[in-house]
Amino acid sequence: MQFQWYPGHMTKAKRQMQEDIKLIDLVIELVDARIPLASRNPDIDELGKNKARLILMNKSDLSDAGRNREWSDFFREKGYYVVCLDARSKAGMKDVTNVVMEACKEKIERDRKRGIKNRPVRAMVVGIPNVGKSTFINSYAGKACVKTGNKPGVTKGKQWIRLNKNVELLDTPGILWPKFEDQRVGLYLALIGAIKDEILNIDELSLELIKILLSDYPTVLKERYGVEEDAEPPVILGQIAENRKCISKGGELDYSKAAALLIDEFRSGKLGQITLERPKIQDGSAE
Ligand SMILES: Nc1nc2c(ncn2[C@@H]2O[C@H](COP(=O)(O)OP(=O)(O)OP(=O)(O)O)[C@@H](O)[C@H]2O)c(=O)[nH]1
Repeated sequence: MQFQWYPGHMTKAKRQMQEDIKLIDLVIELVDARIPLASRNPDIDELGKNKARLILMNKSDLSDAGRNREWSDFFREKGYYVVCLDARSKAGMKDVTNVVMEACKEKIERDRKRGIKNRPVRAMVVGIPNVGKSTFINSYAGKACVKTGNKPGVTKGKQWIRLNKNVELLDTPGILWPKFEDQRVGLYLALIGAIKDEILNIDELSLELIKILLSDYPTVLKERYGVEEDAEPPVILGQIAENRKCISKGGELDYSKAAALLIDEFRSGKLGQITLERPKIQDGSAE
């Protein structure tokens, strides 16, 4: 499957982020817990070097709890702080506060040794489109937080949200572009809905999803749609069309309708909590 990509405006976004990152101490990076590696751009490691790093595995209401643990260990081993999160329901938000404070302690201690007092730790949120950056900022900062005005000099043109006496958050998130190192990454991003559906072949995408489910979550399709679990993916798609009455005007089975239904039900969590990527297979390529 081929994916088209138009990185034109990304150069501008990256330049902006390079500027913003100079102002902060802590990078709060959101990834999608269903595809923790494919939903990050490893360039952030270079951009955010010498900064404290927190990875939030967001949308963990949709991902597999067992794999969340595996991925958390994977990232922690690499030196990141990690929290699993559902930014919409605010589950995990308390952990974020605790971890941010932990990261702050290190910074405050460093400042103290250098004789700098009362300088708040500054953080910014980064992540690929649609990963939940705005939802997170709204949930985390809440309405109670005071937005500080533009400050001359260092923070010119920037709005900071004061979270507490020690922490300020840049109110605009940095947008990272996903990195299409291989077609698999494109496939995963397409499956979670991070790429516009208009440029995708939904039929092909659904067959790829069926393959992944048959291999990693073998009972899911049978339980939801009553299909045969040992059939080939196109046959299974036909059975979904049949069982869900996806029929074209001419009275034939409508495979595209069934494909769209399957993808939609996967994205909205109706198939259960599913993680598409596995840390063991990916290990090594995450460097
Ligand atoms: N299920 C679920 N949905 C979430 C979660 N967090 C955000 N969403 C949804 O994901 C969609 C995208 O969220 P946004 O906060 O707009 O994402 P963003 O990263 O700011 O997106 P861009 O503005 O495109 O960069 C919205 O429909 C949110 O409601 C979560 O933890 N779980």
